[in-house]
Amino acid sequence: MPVSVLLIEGDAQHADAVVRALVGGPLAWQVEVAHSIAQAQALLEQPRPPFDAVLVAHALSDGSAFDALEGLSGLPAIIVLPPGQEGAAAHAMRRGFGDFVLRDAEQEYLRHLPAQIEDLLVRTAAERARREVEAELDRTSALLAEKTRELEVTLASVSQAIIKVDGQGRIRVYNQRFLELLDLPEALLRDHPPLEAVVKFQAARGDFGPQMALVDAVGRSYVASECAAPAGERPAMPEMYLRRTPSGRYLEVRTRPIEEGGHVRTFTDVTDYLSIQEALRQSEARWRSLTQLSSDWYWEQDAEFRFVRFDGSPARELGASDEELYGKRRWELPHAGVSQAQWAAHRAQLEAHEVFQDFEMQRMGPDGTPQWASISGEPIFDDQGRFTGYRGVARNITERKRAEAEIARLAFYDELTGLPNRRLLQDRLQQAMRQSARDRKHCALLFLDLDNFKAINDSMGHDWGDHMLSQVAMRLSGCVRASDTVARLGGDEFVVVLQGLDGAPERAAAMAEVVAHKIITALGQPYQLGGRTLYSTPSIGIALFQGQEIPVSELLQHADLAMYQAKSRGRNTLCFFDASMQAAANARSALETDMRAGLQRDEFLLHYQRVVDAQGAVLGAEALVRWQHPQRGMVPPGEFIGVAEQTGLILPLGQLVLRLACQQLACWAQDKACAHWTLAVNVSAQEFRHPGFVQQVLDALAHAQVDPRQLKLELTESLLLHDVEECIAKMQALRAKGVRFALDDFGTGYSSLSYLKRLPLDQLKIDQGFVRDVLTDPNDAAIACTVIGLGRSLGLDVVAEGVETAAQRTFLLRNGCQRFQGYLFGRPAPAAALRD
Ligand SMILES: Nc1nc2c(ncn2[C@@H]2O[C@@H]3COP(=O)(O)O[C@H]4[C@@H](O)[C@H](n5cnc6c(=O)[nH]c(N)nc65)O[C@@H]4COP(=O)(O)O[C@H]3[C@H]2O)c(=O)[nH]1
Repeated sequence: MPVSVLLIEGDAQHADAVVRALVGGPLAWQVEVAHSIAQAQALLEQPRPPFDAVLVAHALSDGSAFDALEGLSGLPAIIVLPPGQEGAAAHAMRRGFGDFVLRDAEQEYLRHLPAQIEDLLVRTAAERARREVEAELDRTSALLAEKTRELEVTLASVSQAIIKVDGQGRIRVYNQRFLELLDLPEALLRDHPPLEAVVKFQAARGDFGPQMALVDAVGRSYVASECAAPAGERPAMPEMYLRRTPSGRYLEVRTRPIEEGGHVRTFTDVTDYLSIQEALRQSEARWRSLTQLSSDWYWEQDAEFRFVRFDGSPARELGASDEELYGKRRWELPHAGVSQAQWAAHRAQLEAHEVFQDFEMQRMGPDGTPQWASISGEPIFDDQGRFTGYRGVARNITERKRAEAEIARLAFYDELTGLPNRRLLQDRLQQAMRQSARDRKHCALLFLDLDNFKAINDSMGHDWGDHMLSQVAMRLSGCVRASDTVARLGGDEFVVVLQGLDGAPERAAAMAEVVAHKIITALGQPYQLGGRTLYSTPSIGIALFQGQEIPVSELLQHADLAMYQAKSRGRNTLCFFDASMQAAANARSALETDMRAGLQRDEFLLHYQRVVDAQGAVLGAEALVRWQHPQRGMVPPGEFIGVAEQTGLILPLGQLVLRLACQQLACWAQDKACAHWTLAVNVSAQEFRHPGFVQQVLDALAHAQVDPRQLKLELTESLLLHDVEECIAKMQALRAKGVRFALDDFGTGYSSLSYLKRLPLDQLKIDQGFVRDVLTDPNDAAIACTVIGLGRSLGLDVVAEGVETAAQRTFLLRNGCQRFQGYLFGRPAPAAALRD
């Protein structure tokens, strides 16, 4: 490349001379001439390759060489000084000119000018290179200083203690934390001490404990060797070991060799981490022993709801091995007891990542029996809130389920027969009512009661009674469809609900009647109980219904009324409920209320009907209760005794009668003419069976101070049929005090002679039904005669009741009857009338 020179010279001649001197030389020079500073500036601003050097005259038309130098932008320049201006040369060098030449008169200096310019260029290049190196050096040192600062800041800010040990074993770098954590004096670290010196200092101070006890097994021999053995004989440096400081903190010491020799060692305070880890370990151990000891178990699922963990005893509880459980979803394991809808709801909860509580399902237990489990779970989310699965607990609730089922069974089913009880029946009736309203069909409620169950129960004992009820339940269930309901209300009362009968009431009634007859036939079959063959019959009341027009309680009442109607029609039959029954029931209910009030108001009194002997002499009387009703007048017992018996009012009424009768006897006792009269009092079954009956009679007698022998209690045959032994015991207890007994209505019942013999009776009464037709009906006459004969052979008095005519009296007298009672001798009337 040619050397390019800018010559700034106002003297054109001199300029030419310079150009010639340079261009004519052996080197390829290019010289541009500017005659003023302005021209030089213009040249410099032109787009062209830069000048290598500048030659500038000392003085120019528009300024000095120094002015020109201002605009030369650091180009190497030589100032051409006129002769005698050597003084200016020093000034020029100070102002930054690279060199100067002194013109001489002979222009001799031009010969040396090229070499001088080349020398300047070489010097300038060298200077530039030096400056660049210096600048690079400055940059590098600044960078290094910055990096060092950064490193120092970093080292100071980390929580770990760090040291760097060089190949000679000297500590070259350490941070403040190193001093703090190891509790070392800063002076110890000054002047890059050998690591060995620091370790020895620590050992002397007791930092590692006696026999390095504070250093773990991994680091113990190495740390010991750091204090004692020369570097070459030390065991391999462990990458990591733990040690405890005398103040009780744990340090994790990690050492990493570095390539150029030496190593970097870090000390991390892991005390908190270790204590958290220990707490975690203990908590985990507690959790494990809890889950092992408890029958509950813990489970976890992944985000796809597959089991990934079990703690506790699912295998023991469910009889499934881990392999069978892991990786499966809940619904993929064998299960039962959960409907499709329940599974769908459960899965929807899982998909929605919701917490769920007490999801109950069945699994097979180890012995193949179904086991109930109750499961609760909650979703798991990671730090970013992403769903990662579920965890929860499960519990074997089989025992609880069994207990619940048992409670439900006891609550809704009759324990003896397993049939629905009254509670469940009510529920079924509601359902039947709703269903019949929808399908417009009729249903029938059959209320049935066993006609002679009480007698069987009493005579055979309760266990056999229970057997019989179980058989009745089975027979009943066999008579109806599975969709019908058979329930036991208690005792010997059963209810059958027939559903889906015809829409037309007449046809529905006919269908119900068919089933009722089937039941009558089935229950009428003999029962084998305790080696005996027994018979029983039902009475059935039927109430048809459709929809929910009447409440369940009322419907049951209707069927109950019909059942009583069936009973009163002679038992072993059926009866449909109709409105008149309800009217009668209502009337009965009103009568009951009225009677209660009547008892309160002392409206009941006794009338007496005389009993006479063959000569017509009064032997005594029968007390017959009357109700002196404020509106209805004198009400006969036929109109209220039945209701009194059904409602239990017979008990207070009976006591009243006894009291009045005893008072009457006491009254007669005052009068010689009638002091010997006996008084017969009717006793109903309920009164007689009352546990306090014997005492009540004795109390009434004692209270009135009456001779018990003058009181005669009239019992009916049907009353004595139940629990014969107890009847006899009660009769004997009273008879022992003198009270006498008459058997009323004899001949109307089953008249079992075998027990008649055993009863402590005094008198038989021929029922007025036989007496009425004794002259016209040979059967009645035969019965009347038989009763008279029986009385005689048993040594009992016989009284003929309801004797209205003299012919009846004559017939009876002729056949041996000595006592009479009836309108022929006097109607029942107040006591005063008896004397007439
Ligand atoms: N046709 C007709 N009837 C006659 C004749 N002689 C008497 N009688 C009626 O026959 C009934 C006899 O009483 P019973 O058979 O014990 O039948 C009694 C008895 O079973 C019951 N009864 C009456 N008083 C009491 C009582 O204090 N306690 C209990 N438990 N029942 C009573 O009420 C029933 C009816 O009593 P009463 O209406 O007083 O009816 C009485 C009496 O008035 C007659 O010649 N012809």
